[in-house]
Amino acid sequence: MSLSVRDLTVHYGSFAAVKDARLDIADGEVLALLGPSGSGKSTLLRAITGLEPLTSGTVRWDGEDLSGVPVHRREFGLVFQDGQLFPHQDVASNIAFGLRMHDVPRAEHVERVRALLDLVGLAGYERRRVTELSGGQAQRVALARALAPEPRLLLLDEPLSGLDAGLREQLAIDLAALLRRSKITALLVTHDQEEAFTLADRVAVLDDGEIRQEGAVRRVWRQPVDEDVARFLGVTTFVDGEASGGVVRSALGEVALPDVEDGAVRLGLRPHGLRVSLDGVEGEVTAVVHRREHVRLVVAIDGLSTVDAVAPVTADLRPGDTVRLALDPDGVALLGD
Ligand SMILES: Nc1ncnc2c1ncn2[C@@H]1O[C@H](COP(=O)(O)OP(=O)(O)OP(=O)(O)O)[C@@H](O)[C@H]1O
Repeated sequence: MSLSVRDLTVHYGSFAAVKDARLDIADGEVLALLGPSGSGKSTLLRAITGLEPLTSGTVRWDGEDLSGVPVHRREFGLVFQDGQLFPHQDVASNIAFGLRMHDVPRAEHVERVRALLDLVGLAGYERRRVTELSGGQAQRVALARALAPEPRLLLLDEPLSGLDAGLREQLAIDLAALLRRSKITALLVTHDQEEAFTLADRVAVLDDGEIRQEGAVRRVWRQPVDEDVARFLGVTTFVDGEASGGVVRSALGEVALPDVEDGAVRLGLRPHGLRVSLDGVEGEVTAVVHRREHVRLVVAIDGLSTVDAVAPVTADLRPGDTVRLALDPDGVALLGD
């Protein structure tokens, strides 16, 4: 039970929106397509579903070429940004639509709808009108409808991006638990790193129609292949270093990194990779921004222009103050393969 995509290219006129994409999703695995706006994520997802014609390449399920198989026969479930529910039907009828489309006997509908509502955390919502649901509830119903016919692959295109931040975070956590519990094979499109990392086992980073890196979530996060991918994944400062015995020495100090091989390395630092501390390299604060969980700083360091760093929310720092910064391995990525 697996999806395999090879050399998939989609042109709009002479413009190549997706170029030679190669992807595999194994049984029960969740893969996130992560990339900036316009990078080709939705086009690739639509091409896999059969909604977008391929210019070249293949989409296979368990080895079977799907090129002649129409969208509704692929046994894929789809969830889009705005759930696209039927506004004149209640919650149960919206979910049962998926069952009717797949010839599930009517006698089984009530029980199946109940089980699906349970699964998405909306037990008892059968008779609610969909126009009376909150955005988050509506997306849960859309998810239940997509899951109703037990699709072999679930495709989610920015399923949470229409929701406000707090709800989005909660629903991402719920959705991750649901996907794991039901062992669903899924492809998720998102431009939000946090969401990709919460939900997926593996990520494929797309830029300009090309898959730039693909791998286990933790690996891609800790070891981006190049500076472009690293920047997209939140790295703001780069510094060269020398590794020896699991410790990297750089102009910004020392940091212990597991599995680092001896020799020259390039580090990519996210803002929390540099923290205000009692000792470390000295610099002058040039900007201070208060965030929910920390204070973000821009610090000028002699010979290194400026770097981003963080301080605790309780730190009373102002532009012009002198601080010392130490590397925090949690915010340090190692560039290259
Ligand atoms: N129907 C179309 N005709 C022509 N160009 C298109 C069409 N659909 C998408 N494109 C172009 O293809 C490129 C990829 O678009 P796509 O929607 O796949 O990107 P995306 O990564 O999903 O972006 P977003 O996150 O903004 O939805 C963009 O440059 C877009 O303008």
